[in-house]
Amino acid sequence: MTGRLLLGCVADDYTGASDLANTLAKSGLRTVQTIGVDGLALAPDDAEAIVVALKSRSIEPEDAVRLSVEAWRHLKERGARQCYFKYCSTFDSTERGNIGPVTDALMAETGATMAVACPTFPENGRTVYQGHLFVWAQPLDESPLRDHPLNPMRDANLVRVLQAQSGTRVGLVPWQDVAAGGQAIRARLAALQGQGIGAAIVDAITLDDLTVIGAACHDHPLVTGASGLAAGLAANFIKAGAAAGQGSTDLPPVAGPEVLIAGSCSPATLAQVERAAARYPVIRLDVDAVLSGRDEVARVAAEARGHLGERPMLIVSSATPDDLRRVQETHGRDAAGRAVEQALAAVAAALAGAGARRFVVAGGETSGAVVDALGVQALRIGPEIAPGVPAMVGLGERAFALALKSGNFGGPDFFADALGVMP
Ligand SMILES: Nc1ncnc2c1ncn2[C@@H]1O[C@H](COP(=O)(O)OP(=O)(O)OP(=O)(O)O)[C@@H](O)[C@H]1O
Ligand SMILES: O=C(O)[C@@H](O)C(=O)CO
Repeated sequence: MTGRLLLGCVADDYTGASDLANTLAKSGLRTVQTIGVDGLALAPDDAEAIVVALKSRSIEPEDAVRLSVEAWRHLKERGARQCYFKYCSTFDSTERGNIGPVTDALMAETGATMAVACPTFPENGRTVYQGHLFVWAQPLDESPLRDHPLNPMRDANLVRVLQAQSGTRVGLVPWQDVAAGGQAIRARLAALQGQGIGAAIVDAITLDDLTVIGAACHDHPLVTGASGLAAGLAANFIKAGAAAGQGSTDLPPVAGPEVLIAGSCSPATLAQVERAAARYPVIRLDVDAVLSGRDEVARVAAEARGHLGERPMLIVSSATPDDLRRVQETHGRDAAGRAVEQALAAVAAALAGAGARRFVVAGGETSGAVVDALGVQALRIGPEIAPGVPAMVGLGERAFALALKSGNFGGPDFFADALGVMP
């Protein structure tokens, strides 16, 4: 089938997908986010960009490759002209991947001979200089990402990080080339290719840098990065007349009780939870109870039901780094994380069953679990709540209003901000 599809995107988590969809919609492309490939059936024929959200960031590399290639094949079949692989602006990876293995596989699928990799997201303080990723003023390995619950990032040198997980040789396009403009970037990429290098971390500090890099990649079958670089690709399509630049971020209104959920343990979310606790009732998931098999879901859902429809309530599992360490040492990092996500998701499903229709969720993995439990398959993209976070409404039978926030995103009043912007 061929439609209006220009950019086919594969994202390695759900909030990252929303972040990318937000950028593309703001940049003027008619954009839809689907949850896996099953949601593609709900994407309208006139979509110019589709972002397929996977949960492939911290799974086994073989599974991440299989899911990503499958997603891209579906997008290509719908007519996508260019492939975008979206990962985290803090380059979240496990020791074996999955940014490298998925990039290698998508290169083979798309026939790309050079994969540009650029996680820069200036509005959220992520910049890359001489291949080193900074989170605001801190190198990645000195930032809070050092203690991420699932993907602790202990090296800021992205050439080294990507090389350790890639079959392709990895090089660098330094900022001096980016500052010199598109021709210099293309010349450096050609020179790297001449040395047998197939993937390149590209430095970028500002939105202007990203625009220049995006323009230089207009004919690349595959581009990889966080959401920032994709704006340049949208601009290419609009400039070439392939897209009209008339995407809309209007959403239909969704009435119904509101539920706020925080499963992220990032400093930004911890501060947002503290601020929200002054406005909304807070219900804390007892993580030890969840992990010892007690029916914590029923307890939390019952308490939350008492507020449903009267006022939003905040359901929280988030813990400080010390508490998190204790739980993880006792129960194992992955097992604890999955159990907590599933418990929060089960509470969300129970509340949806009781009538809740508007959900704000903090944390990528947590959002993934909640969206799956709600049965949402595709999302229409609305106005921006904070950089990287749009308001959204589910397409299909149950039109939930949703805001899915990456752990570190949003201002101190994010939960109230989200409820104010959601339709
Ligand atoms: N108290 C807790 N003890 C152990 N694990 C927890 C606890 N609270 C949350 N978690 C787990 O920590 C992980 C947080 O990941 P999540 O992706 O939701 O947030 P994040 O990493 O901050 O966000 P992002 O990936 O968008 O940056 C989840 O697996 C969640 O279940
Ligand atoms: O790029 C980002 O930082 C986010 O979209 C994300 O993926 C965080 O999990």
